[in-house]
Amino acid sequence: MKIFNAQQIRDWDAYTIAHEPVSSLDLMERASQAFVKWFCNQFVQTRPVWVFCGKGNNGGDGLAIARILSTGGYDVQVYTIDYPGKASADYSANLERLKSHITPTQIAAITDFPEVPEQVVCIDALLGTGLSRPVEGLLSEIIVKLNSLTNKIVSVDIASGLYTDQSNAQDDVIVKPHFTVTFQCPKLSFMMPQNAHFTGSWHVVPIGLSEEYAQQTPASYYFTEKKAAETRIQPRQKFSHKGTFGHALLVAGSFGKMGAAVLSGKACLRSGAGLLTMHVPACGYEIMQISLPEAMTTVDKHEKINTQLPELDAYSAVGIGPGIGKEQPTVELVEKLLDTIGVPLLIDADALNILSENRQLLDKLPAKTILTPHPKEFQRLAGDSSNEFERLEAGRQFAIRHQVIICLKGANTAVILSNGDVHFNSTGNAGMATGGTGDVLSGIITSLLAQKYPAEDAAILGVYEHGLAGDRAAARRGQSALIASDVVEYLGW
Ligand SMILES: NC(=O)C1=CN([C@@H]2O[C@H](COP(=O)(O)OP(=O)(O)OC[C@H]3O[C@@H](n4cnc5c(N)ncnc54)[C@H](OP(=O)(O)O)[C@@H]3O)[C@@H](O)[C@H]2O)[C@@H](O)CC1
Ligand SMILES: Nc1ncnc2c1ncn2[C@@H]1O[C@H](COP(=O)(O)OP(=O)(O)O)[C@@H](O)[C@H]1O
Ligand SMILES: [K+]
Repeated sequence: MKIFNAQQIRDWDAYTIAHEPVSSLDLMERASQAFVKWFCNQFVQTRPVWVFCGKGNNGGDGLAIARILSTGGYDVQVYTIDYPGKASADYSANLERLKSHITPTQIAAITDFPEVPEQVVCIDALLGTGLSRPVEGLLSEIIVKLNSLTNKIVSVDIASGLYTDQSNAQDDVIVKPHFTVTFQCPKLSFMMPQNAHFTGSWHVVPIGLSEEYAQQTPASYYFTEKKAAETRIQPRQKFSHKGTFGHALLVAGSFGKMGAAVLSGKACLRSGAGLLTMHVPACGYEIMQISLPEAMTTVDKHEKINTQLPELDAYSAVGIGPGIGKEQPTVELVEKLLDTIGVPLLIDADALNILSENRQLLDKLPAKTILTPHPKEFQRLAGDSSNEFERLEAGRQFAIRHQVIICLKGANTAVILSNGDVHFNSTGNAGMATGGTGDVLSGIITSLLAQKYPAEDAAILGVYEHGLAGDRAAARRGQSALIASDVVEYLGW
């Protein structure tokens, strides 16, 4: 699914109005009905509903939502806010329509703000994607009041005060909803960890905006849901054999960190590679043979760390990093690998830190190499950013400059392609914030590369399946009990 920016959303709206054709008032009605459908599934009819409306189209939605809920049997009150600025035409039309159902109460000063009983669900329809400047004055006082309540708050389209596609300043006043019900596509700002408090649990509801516009309009940001991930899966053919699915090499582990090698090796095997060889330090030989009977093992001459690059001819993809440490001989191994490799490559963990500390190596990265940094590793690679929009932009610039693919890990991992396009992942949960889950991801992606998946597909699909396995594991065991081995166990496609 494409993630459009605020201007594109306005254009999408206008395109739909012109081409369907549909009046903008009817489109607002459709959006409001879609919101109400979600709302009625979430909150029973006995919950009183108070709707707080601004004067733009977001406020217009609020008025229509109030009318539809009231017609549907909910006890609804409407508060309109008296602040400078002109009301939109569709707001005014909906205000007229509302009057035969509900008499709105105007808030002209913060002292007019009502006492809100505990049971009331508040709907935030103050400002939407038309936000053009920080919220001030009475509107900001209203938002502060709303945020001080313990009531459930549901934002219409986007929390009032939150920008759609740029960073807010730290002291901006923004609604902190429990839920956001957003129209047609997720918004870029929902992907940023800095905005977690300003989205709550967010849900996309379709409002029938033009399919044609969505298809023909280029976007830089995407949200990878089930369908987008699964269309990348290459089905296994009946007469295939293990040679069909490639031979992966994982260079991993060091003394005390052989677990990282085991986890990534297991994940690699569970992700469909035909054959797997683990290259590990001598101390890891028995560990590998016992833990991973399906894998072959080559041992380094060094007891505790990897120092020797195995002959690469036999392999269809290489993954390096989990648990390898940053000793000088390992740095030399990484350099030699970059100098000689002719097959797809994944770089993770300490191998990324080696790149950060030996920056001349960055110029040797083969095109379409996949890098899987967590935010700290990314910061070492690309430097500081003052907010997460800047960090994402730094990721895009890095990916374009070095022609690599970056999986910037976290909730909604951002897979940044070498053309700068970003695919945010939809799966995964906070149970995965535990040691070793990143090693599992490296194994999965290396496996897909070995099977000759295009690097873009390997990254996007690998990240999706990793998160999905984490979600299955969390559903069975709960998030706190989840460990990285569970993610491997619940891989399944
Ligand atoms: N396309 C869709 O998917 C559909 C969208 N729909 C709905 O429309 C919403 C977008 O509507 P919208 O453009 O009218 O924006 P919204 O935020 O309500 O108000 C903008 C007004 O507020 C003003 N303003 C801006 N910042 C301000 C501030 N800090 N403090 C005070 N005022 C401020 C701004 O003024 P200006 O910048 O022009 O000076 C302008 O007058 C969208 O979120 C969704 O709910 C559906 O109805 C149908 C389908
Ligand atoms: N809150 C979260 N929601 C979803 N996924 C998460 C969350 N926290 C971590 N993850 C995922 O878990 C993995 C952690 O990787 P990493 O930090 O490299 O762990 P390690 O180095 O211990 O293996 C990443 O794939 C990341 O996307
Ligand atoms: K809103």
